[in-house]
Amino acid sequence: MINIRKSTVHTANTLRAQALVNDHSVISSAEFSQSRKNISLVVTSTQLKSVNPHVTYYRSGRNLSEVVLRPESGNRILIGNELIPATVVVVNGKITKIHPGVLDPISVCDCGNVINAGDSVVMPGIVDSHVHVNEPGRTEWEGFWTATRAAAAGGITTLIDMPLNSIPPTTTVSNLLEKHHAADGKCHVDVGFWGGVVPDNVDDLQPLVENGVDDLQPLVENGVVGFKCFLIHSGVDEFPSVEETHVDEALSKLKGTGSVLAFHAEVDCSSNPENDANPNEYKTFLESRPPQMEKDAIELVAKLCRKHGDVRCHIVHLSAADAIPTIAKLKAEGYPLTVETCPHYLTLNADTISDNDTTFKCCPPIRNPENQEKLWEALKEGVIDLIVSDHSPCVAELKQPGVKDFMSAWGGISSVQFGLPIIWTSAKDRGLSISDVSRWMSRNPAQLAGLGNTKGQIQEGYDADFVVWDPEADTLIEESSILHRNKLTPYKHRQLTEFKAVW
Ligand SMILES: NC(=O)NC(NC(N)=O)C(=O)[O-]
Ligand SMILES: [Zn+2]
Ligand SMILES: [Zn+2]
Repeated sequence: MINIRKSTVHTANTLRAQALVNDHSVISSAEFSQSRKNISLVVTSTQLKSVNPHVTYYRSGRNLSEVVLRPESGNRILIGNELIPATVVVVNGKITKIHPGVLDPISVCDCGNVINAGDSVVMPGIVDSHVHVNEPGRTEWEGFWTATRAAAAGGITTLIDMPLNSIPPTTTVSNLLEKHHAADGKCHVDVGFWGGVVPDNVDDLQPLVENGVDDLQPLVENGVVGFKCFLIHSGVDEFPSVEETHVDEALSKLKGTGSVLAFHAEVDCSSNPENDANPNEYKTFLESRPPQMEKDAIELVAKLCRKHGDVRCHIVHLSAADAIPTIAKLKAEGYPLTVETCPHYLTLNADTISDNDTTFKCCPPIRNPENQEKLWEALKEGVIDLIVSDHSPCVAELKQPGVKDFMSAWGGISSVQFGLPIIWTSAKDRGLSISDVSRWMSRNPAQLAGLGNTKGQIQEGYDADFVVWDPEADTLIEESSILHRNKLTPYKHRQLTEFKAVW
């Protein structure tokens, strides 16, 4: 994980800064440098801790005791909204002091480790609050070891694991305990957990928020960051969708807990394809998931949000721009609603998806360029608050192009490692700033997850989670650089043809 441009200065320190889990170096510098090309350094803190009384963390162990980040030149540490020259002092995983200007490290602390960021940008580590790590139960789809390694390679220092596709789903405290056991010792970055709302677990919600139930081991010392529910079939039978009554009950239970309920916002509107529609064409799938499904679902969320007033609600992976006016109105009325979208909705184009290429299938679907422009406008205006991956991998046979058609293939895009370079490529072409990208990918996801006072910014007292990267360098995503388990991603193809990510 060495900045190719300045590959010498901090080699020694960088090697020491590698992700360590239980004192075993888990990623060789060669692997990182090969896979990370121009993202030069991810530094996360050392100790297990509950940064928020209700949040569970697995922190990658690091032997860094004191580190000073000092750019040799250039004004490129993101403090607040500004890229400025600064010297950042880190002690035991916390940012203890930010000195304006580039100072001699000796003058700021008697530490041994100085990491020179060179002329790279130093940004708060990315917080990806929408990742499906399907362990336990479907670890062959994706596990903590591979997902968090890919995340670290993409500048992510905190990910929040979704409550489904693992078996069991995270819908009870004992299932959360199983998640903890599965994650323990395998996390290269910090990991938190979403709980799930399903029809029969309303009595599990408060225990999942607070501290579990008395008879459980102290291991479940904390709870989930929030909850996810589906208003349509989730793709896996063991995580059933909910009706309005279930959501009503759940929101009542969550009142006053400070938690948040996130919605997969699509409802069925019987838009089944014509009998003679070709399932191997993307168009067939796209027409089966019209924007109306999202719009109707978000109208329902708005109704429930108004009824329950102060319980935070969140729309995950918005694709249909048609729903933006409903969202804007609800936010203007002051309701605590947040909205995310994903790199694939912002950068991939329905009109160019080839027949059979089911790596592009996800729910809701990738739509056309006109819709995409409206999503970018909504991001700029703050109607959409954050960008997260919705990394939803599976084994290759469930995506098999040709054999698996769009109607039967698994729905989910794998991209956890590539969000930052992909978004930066488009954002910079639109005249947007690194500060905008950091707000969308670090600060706001941290706030959604209840971590806004310790993560998502470079600020004194915050966790020392950084991504140091080179926004002017060019690179391509190649098969060999993909670290998530099944190496399927739509970006590989797009990379080699029209879609050249510059990061
Ligand atoms: N079970 C899933 O992983 N579903 C996910 N699948 C997508 N997005 O296609 C999701 O987030 O809805
Ligand atoms: Zn979803
Ligand atoms: Zn998802």
